[in-house]
Amino acid sequence: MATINFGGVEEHVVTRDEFPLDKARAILQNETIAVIGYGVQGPGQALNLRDNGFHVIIGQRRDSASWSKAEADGWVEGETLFDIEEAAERGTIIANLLSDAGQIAVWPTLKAKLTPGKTLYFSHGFGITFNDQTGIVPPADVDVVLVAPKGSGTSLRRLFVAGGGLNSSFAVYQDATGHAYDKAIALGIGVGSGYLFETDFKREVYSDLTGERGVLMGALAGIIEAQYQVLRQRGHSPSEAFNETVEELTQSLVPLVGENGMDWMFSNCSVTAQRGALDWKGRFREATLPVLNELYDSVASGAEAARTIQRGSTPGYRQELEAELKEVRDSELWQTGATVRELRSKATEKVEELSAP
Ligand SMILES: NC(=O)c1ccc[n+]([C@@H]2O[C@H](COP(=O)([O-])OP(=O)(O)OC[C@H]3O[C@@H](n4cnc5c(N)ncnc54)[C@H](O)[C@@H]3O)[C@@H](O)[C@H]2O)c1
Ligand SMILES: CC(C)(O)[C@@H](O)C(=O)O
Ligand SMILES: [Mg+2]
Ligand SMILES: [Mg+2]
Repeated sequence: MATINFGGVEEHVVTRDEFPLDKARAILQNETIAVIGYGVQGPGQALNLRDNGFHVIIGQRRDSASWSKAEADGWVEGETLFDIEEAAERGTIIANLLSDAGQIAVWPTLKAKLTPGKTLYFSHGFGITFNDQTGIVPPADVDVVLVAPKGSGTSLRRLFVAGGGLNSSFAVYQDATGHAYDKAIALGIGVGSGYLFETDFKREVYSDLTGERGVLMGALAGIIEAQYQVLRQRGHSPSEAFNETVEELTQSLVPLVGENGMDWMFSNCSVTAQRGALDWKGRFREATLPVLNELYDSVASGAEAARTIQRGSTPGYRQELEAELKEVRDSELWQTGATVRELRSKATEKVEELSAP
């Protein structure tokens, strides 16, 4: 394992150089990986594993949209596509990629198939960390491991197809066979990870729930709505408010921050923007710190898990969720976004036309 210095703190990281795909294949050569659930992570991980030469089967509810999606992706009923119970029976590694609420409902079925020496795999520490609420307590004679890609299953697949890899964290919760550690890393390499960062189940779920509720999605969506509202209320047009809040953020600045860091970004905008942004950064930090601390407390107390489970198991929740998402989609802000995206693709077509021989 490589030791890498992150801003003065040393951490252990697994790289593909020291743990190549051939080594991963050798470790898992006698294993059948049953990917249970074919939602967002399921397809990304299963297709990458298959293309990397591992023996993979899918377990999914019949007569569901995800079953049809699996068939469209080339999984064949009775050969590589089964109902959940049969896939779990056939699999020696059971990759539990159901939704976190779905994992609770299906746990008794999976538990019955976890015979000694099998491996139970997760991509989130949720089910195990909050097992007082989920009831997911694995038998003592199976390995329990985690590989959590730090991004959407869609990005995991896209990056793999493009020849890259998404960073993941990995952890071992239970090592019954003495090989759990190697299996976890081999699975991490197999699903298409770039670098693998070691963690434990609790730290993975605490940071993941905080991140997605915070900066990655909740805070991002909230601050975008707030700035758009202010600009609109002060007389700016929808396109101006949108371009100055979202379009420039996603199309220009955030990709540059990703490439070069925030310090570079500050030094590569006008001195006017630089002075103002540095002055206001502290105000935003102080304003959001109490909210982020409240969020972390809510994660650590199990309240976020309880709400996820309670909402996910309420009858009619899917329809309520769809109505909530429709409200976001139909808002002036995101309708403006749809139009701006259309213009963006027309502009790209124009450039392609002009550069065609
Ligand atoms: N979405 C992501 O990109 C992402 C990223 C990192 C980690 N994860 C983790 O990966 C796991 C899977 O997440 P996902 O977003 O792919 O899940 P998802 O919400 O897309 O659901 C996955 C599958 O679960 C099935 N399912 C749901 N409830 C069920 C039930 N009661 N019975 C049977 N099947 C049921 C659905 O049909 C679907 O095929 C979760 O632990 C999640 O936290 C997800
Ligand atoms: C893709 C995310 C937000 O990183 C993941 O954590 C999820 O739950 O979907
Ligand atoms: Mg998450
Ligand atoms: Mg995440």
